[in-house]
Amino acid sequence: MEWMWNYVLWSILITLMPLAWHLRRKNSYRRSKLPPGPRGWPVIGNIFDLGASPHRSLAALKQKYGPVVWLNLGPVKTMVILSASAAEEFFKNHDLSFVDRFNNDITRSHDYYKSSIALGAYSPYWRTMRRICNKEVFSNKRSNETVLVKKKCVDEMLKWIEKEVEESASGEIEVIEFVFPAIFNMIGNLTLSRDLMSPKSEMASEFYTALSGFSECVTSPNISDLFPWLGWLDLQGLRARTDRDLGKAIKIISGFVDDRVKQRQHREGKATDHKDFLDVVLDFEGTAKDEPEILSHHQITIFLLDIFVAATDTISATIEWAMCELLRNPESLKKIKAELGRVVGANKELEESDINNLPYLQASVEESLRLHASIPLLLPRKAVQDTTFMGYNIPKNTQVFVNAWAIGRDEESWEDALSFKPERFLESSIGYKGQSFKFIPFGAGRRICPGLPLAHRVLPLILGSLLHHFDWKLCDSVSGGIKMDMREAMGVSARKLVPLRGVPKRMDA
Ligand code: HEM
Repeated sequence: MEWMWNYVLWSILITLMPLAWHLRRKNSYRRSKLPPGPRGWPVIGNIFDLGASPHRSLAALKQKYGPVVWLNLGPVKTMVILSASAAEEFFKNHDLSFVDRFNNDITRSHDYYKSSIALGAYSPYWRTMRRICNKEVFSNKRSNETVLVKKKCVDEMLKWIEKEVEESASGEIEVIEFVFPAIFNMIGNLTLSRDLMSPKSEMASEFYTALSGFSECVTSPNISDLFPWLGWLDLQGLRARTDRDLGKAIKIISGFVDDRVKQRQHREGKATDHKDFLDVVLDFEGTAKDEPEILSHHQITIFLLDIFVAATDTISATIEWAMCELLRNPESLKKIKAELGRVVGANKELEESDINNLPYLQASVEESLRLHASIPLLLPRKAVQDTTFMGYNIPKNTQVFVNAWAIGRDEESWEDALSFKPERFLESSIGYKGQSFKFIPFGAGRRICPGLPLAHRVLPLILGSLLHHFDWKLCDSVSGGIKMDMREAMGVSARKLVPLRGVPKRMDA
């Protein structure tokens, strides 16, 4: 009998030894070297260190703790990158180790994150969607085919502004009130071949309301993320609101998808001369090996929602900041207007094909993005595995913020960093396409913004059209000596807290 007990004992020991070794290793990895950071409170950790504008509060930590900072946000381990050289190390040498997205309670509503490009894990499905984006949706060919659609939306915006100025006594307008619906319609036309809103009257359209409700919840601090075991109580009601608003947005887009499927059945395979983003994803046929055979109705719906959420706020916020900087910097404004006059001509409208010949306009867009990255902390990444980064041991599942806003304003990278000087981009090879790590408003690495080629064309088109069609002045209240409020309101993107008001006057009036 004794031999049998020995046998059992040894078997247990041999089985448990690797497990004990693994656990010990795991724990020592956890305890081992983390980046420096402020001491937090018990349980809630560093939540209060974020403040109302996390990109600003986190930027301020660099002076004391250096370019890589560690925080505990409740139970969420968080690393923050604050310099160009740390960002370069992150994107060049560790992109794959941090390639997943960090999701919260809200993004799990309606299983959004499972079909979302922006929030989904690095998976064969995500790679398929990125391939479709790069090759089909945002290709040069598609951009060239959609020149007229984009121009139509810009022309409408100019007309709305003219009408508003005619009808108002002061001649003042709130810039974003006209730019936002124009972009919303542009995305509506590119994705679904339809207008979805006009300023004032339909600003509160059902789809817009549902989508902005979802966007608001996604970016609100949520007790359910801090204390997941309280999630079922939904103490702030955010999950219930998201279930309702996102559900409504899904229903509306899903109805558009159904309509299109029916239209296509009527056409019986006959091609149309115009393909929008919805056609592209409906046409998709995969190999079923490392990609799906077709995309499901839900996946297509979430893809379209992703595009609306990612594109509309970012582009409109960027235009508003650029207008704001140019109106505060009359010398730069004068140079753009002179360039537009020279290249486009006095009585002609700006065309997309003019953009390559307008370097100062492009440099002004770049300078504006440098100072006002519309997604200041990029979209949070997540460590896929335990990783050694710049000598620190970063545990699996750590959330990572890359502070593109702080990096764009860092005196170590930029001379006279806080001044608006488009000239700095004129003779420089620095660009926002993910190779210059001191300038990453669109991110970098595998998860760089796929909409960059569209934004690259649309931003100068809208900004240049506003400036070429009208002469702009700041409202008396601002130009009369009151300093312009440059604080941000945090949402999907960081837009101006106090909306920019200006006085446009038609150039030929
Ligand atoms: C001013 C305009 C824009 C800015 C500043 C911007 C910025 C960004 C940033 C910073 C990210 C995260 C990148 C990262 O994590 O490294 C991102 C991701 C994304 N953007 Fe944009 N974006 C803009 C316009 C657009 C447009 C026009 C579209 C589509 C029509 C778009 C679609 C997306 C999507 C789908 C993602 C998620 C990518 C992924 O996780 O794989 N964006 N964008």
